[in-house]
Amino acid sequence: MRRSTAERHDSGGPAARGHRQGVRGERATLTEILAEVSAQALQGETLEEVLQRIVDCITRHLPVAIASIILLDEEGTHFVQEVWAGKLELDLPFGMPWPIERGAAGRCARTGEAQLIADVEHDPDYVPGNAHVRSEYILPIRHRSRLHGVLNLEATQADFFTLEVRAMFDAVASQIAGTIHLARVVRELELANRKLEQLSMSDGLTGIANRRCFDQRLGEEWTRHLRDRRPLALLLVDVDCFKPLNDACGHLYGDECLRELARLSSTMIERDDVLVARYGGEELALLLPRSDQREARRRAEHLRRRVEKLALAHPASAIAPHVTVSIGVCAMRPGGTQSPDALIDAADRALYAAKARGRNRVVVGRAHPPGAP
Ligand SMILES: Nc1nc2c(ncn2[C@@H]2O[C@H](COP(=O)(O)OP(=O)(O)OP(=O)(O)O)[C@@H](O)[C@H]2O)c(=O)[nH]1
Repeated sequence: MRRSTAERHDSGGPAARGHRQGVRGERATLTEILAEVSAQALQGETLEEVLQRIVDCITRHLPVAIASIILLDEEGTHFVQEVWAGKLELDLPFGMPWPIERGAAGRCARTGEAQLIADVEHDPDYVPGNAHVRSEYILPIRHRSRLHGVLNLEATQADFFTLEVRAMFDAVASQIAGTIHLARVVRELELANRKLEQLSMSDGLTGIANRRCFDQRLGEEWTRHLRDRRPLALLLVDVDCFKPLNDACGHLYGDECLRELARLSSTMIERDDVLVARYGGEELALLLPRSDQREARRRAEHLRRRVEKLALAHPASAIAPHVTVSIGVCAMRPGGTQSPDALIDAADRALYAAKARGRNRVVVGRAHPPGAP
C-alpha cells in the first residue's frame, strides 16, 4: 500500500514530529488568513473599507508590524493612496503623491517584481516606519497587465518571510488585485450609467432638458405641489414664424436661433429650481415651482423682451425684423382630481391665443375646472 507524504515523514523522531506539527499549524493559520482575506474582500461598502479590513486582518493574525496597500495613479508613476494597519512609529519622509523613483515600494512598482528584504538595515531604499522592523516583503498588486499598486509587509522577525509565507501573501495580493479591478469596473459602470442617464434626459441640439426630463419633473412637481398646496406655473415659449425663418435662412440658422433661445432662457432665470426644457420642435417649456400667475406673467414678459433685445435677424417675419416669441402661461394649484395635463393644456391654449392675437406677446390662461369640456 502506498503511504501519503505526511505519513512517510511521520516515521521520524519526536523532534521531527514536533517540527512538522508546527509547520502544519502555521499552514493552517496561513490558510485561515487567506480565507478571511477572501471573506473580507466581499464585505465593506467602499474599496477603501475593504482594503482596510484586509490589512487589519494581516496585522491581527501575523507578526507583521506594518501592513499597507499603496495604490498607484492611472499612469503608474506615483503612489497616490495608502491604506495601512499596524504600528507606524516613525514619520515617513515623503507624502502623497509619492513618485515610484523613491523607496523600496517604488522599486517594486518600477521593476514589477516582488522585493524580499531579509535585512532592512542593509537595503538602500528601505524607508523606516517602525524601529523594530527587521525584514520586509513588498509585492506587486497586478490584475492582468495593470499594476494597481503594491502590498507592503514589514516584520519584526528577520526570517519571517519563508517561502510558504510569501506564497500566501502572493495569493493575498492576487485577491486584492481582483478586488481593486472589480471596484474600478463598478465605478466606471456607475459613471457610464450616470452619463447615459444625463444624455437620455437632455436635448442634443440645445443641451437643455428634453421632453422626457420635462415630463418626469412635471409629474414630481405636481405631486409635491399637491401636497404643499402651492401654485405651480408653466410657460410655453414658441418662436414666431419659424418655418419662414428656416425657409429664408436655412435650417442651420434656425438651429442656431433655438440654441440662443435655450441659452438665454436658462441664464436669465436666476432660480435653480426652474426647469428649462425643449418641449417640441421650436417650443420651449419653463416649469416654475411655487410661482403664482403674477410671478409667471412677470417672468414670461421679461423673457419675451429679452428675446427681442437679442435681435436675432429674421428677414421673413411678419412681426419684426428680428426673432420674436409668443408665450402661453398658466399657474395653478394642483387639485386632487386633476392631472398635470391640465396645466399643459391651459398653457397651450394660452399660447394659441397669443398666436391668434398677433404673436410676440404673453397670454395668461386659466385651467379648466376638473370635468369641464
Ligand atoms: N431649424 C430647425 N427647425 C425646426 C426644428 N424642429 C422643428 N423645426 C421647424 O419649425 C417649424 C415650425 O413651423 P410651424 O409649426 O408652422 O410654426 P411657425 O412657422 O413658427 O408659425 P407660428 O408658430 O404660428 O408663428 C417647422 O418648419 C419645423 O420644420 C429644429 O430642430 N430645427
